[in-house]
Amino acid sequence: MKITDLAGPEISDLGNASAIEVGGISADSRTVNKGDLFVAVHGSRNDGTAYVADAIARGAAAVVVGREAHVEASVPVIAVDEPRRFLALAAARFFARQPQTMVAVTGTAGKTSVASFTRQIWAHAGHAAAMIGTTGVTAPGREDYGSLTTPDPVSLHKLLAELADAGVTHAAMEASSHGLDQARLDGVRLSAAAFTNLGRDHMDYHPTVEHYMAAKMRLFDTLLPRGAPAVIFADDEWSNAAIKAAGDAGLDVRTVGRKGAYLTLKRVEHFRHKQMAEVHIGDDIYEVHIPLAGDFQIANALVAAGLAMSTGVSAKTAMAALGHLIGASGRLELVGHAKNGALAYVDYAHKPDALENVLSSVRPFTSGRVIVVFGCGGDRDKGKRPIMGEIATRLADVVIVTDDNPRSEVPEVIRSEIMAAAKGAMEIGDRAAAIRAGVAMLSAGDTLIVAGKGHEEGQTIGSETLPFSDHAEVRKALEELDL
Ligand SMILES: CC(=O)N[C@H]1[C@@H](OP(=O)(O)OP(=O)(O)OC[C@H]2O[C@@H](n3ccc(=O)[nH]c3=O)[C@H](O)[C@@H]2O)O[C@H](CO)[C@@H](O)[C@@H]1O[C@H](C)C(=O)N[C@@H](C)C(=O)N[C@H](CCC(=O)O)C(=O)O
Ligand SMILES: Nc1ncnc2c1ncn2[C@@H]1O[C@H](COP(=O)(O)OP(=O)(O)OP(=O)(O)O)[C@@H](O)[C@H]1O
Ligand SMILES: N[C@H](CCC[C@H](N)C(=O)O)C(=O)O
Ligand SMILES: [Mg+2]
Repeated sequence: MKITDLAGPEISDLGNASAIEVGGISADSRTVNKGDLFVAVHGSRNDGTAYVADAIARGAAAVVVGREAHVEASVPVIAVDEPRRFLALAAARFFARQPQTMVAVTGTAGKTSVASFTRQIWAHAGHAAAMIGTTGVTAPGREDYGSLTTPDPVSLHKLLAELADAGVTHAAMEASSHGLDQARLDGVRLSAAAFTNLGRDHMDYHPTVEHYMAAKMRLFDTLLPRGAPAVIFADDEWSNAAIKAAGDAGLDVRTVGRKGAYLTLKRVEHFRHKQMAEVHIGDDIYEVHIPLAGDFQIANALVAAGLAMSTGVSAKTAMAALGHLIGASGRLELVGHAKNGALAYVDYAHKPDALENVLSSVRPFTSGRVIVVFGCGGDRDKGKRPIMGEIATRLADVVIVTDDNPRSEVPEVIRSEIMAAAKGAMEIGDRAAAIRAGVAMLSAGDTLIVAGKGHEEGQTIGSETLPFSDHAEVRKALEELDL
């Protein structure tokens, strides 16, 4: 493809580069092939301009840099205002195809669940539908394990083209705050978008909570075309701010939840593994039996229904589909139970609000004790550690603090930062041993929550990732302890 076509109308000063044919596009010099366009982006650790020479040595036909960069190169150099945005738009033009109908969901918690539920509702309505997010890619005949929540633009658009070629017409994706801030999805054509909630997370990356919220709001104020539907969960502390941002951006605001006007939640009845929600839509009343535990899943189901209805699914079909939802892997997932009936769940709560939600969600159907096993990731927001320690001790009866991807940090130090605010908690570093201890305690009426890793299949210690699964460890302990 010619650079002029890749750059699009917004870049006019291409100079001697315009006629160059590029065979590919990359922001990582290590993956540059002969004839590629290399885009140097400023990262959190490295400045891409430092790798221009490496990219050229590997055969880059031209390079794109930020305007402030001073780069001497033997191939044409194009200066742009925002290299990351350029990368996203150029990747979209290069791969050129995406599923016709795409939606994105942002929020601190619930993105994976909403993306998964939206895919399931579309599938129920007869569409060839996909989801892209933390758990990977799910599409008809395709199941890939994930790495990033929002993939980098080059992988993303390559994937979208593959999905479109495979006949996928509908795709729901997660928009992480990192992804939005780094313009990873700026080239995606969105039909609708959604916001779930805002809580504490990623304070290692965002200087303030306002910066974090502003990153999330890029989805509404920059990415979604004017007039497009913005589905907003109405019952969160940050809902009004999201409603205002979407309204100011000229979007068609559709609120869902107890305070919602588009989908109004009137009543909820909890059962052990399911719940009934009464939902009012216009003049119609639906009684929906959602086969999942946890209040938060009702919120996620309503946001997903809002997205599906905003992309052409009828209210009746969407509400019927909610009766068949399957939870995303590792999101308050019932993994097993002891012979005495005590329940063992795996959940992905790895931030304060999520932990608070999941522990309060199981309380109504737990007649005995709530037992929680959890830890905090290394090289991630340190401030959340004592907060999660406090929440766990306040809401659970037994707390076991363990390791969760210590990465480059010293595991004992991470645990001690949690323990500092977790009075009476037990500390068992080895995650398998911690899970086993939690399972061994299960008496009739108890509920065990193993939180933090959800669908993950590894434990990262240092730079090594060892195979590890909370699901497998829970099952193994139940079996070996013959409970
Ligand atoms: C903090 C962060 O978001 N990092 C992502 C970011 O890397 P970075 O900005 O740190 O990149 P960098 O290492 O400073 O390098 C700058 C540039 O130089 C390039 N480079 C570097 C070395 C070299 O030899 N040659 C070269 O060209 C790099 O490819 C990069 O383009 O851009 C990279 C390429 O897209 C990502 O792989 C990387 O994700 C890392 C692995 C990561 O862990 N990200 C997490 C924090 C993340 O993004 N999480 C979110 C949210 C999860 C949630 O919601 O909880 C997600 O969407 O997954
Ligand atoms: N709507 C919600 N409100 C509060 N907590 C929630 C909500 N949905 C999910 N959670 C909690 O957050 C955990 C992660 O859920 P999910 O994977 O759907 O969110 P996410 O936004 O994709 O998270 P991540 O950013 O880590 O990928 C769940 O296991 C549950 O503990
Ligand atoms: N996407 C999140 C996942 C965290 C999951 C938890 N198990 C941890 O390692 O902290 C992150 O990279 O911050
Ligand atoms: Mg996710």
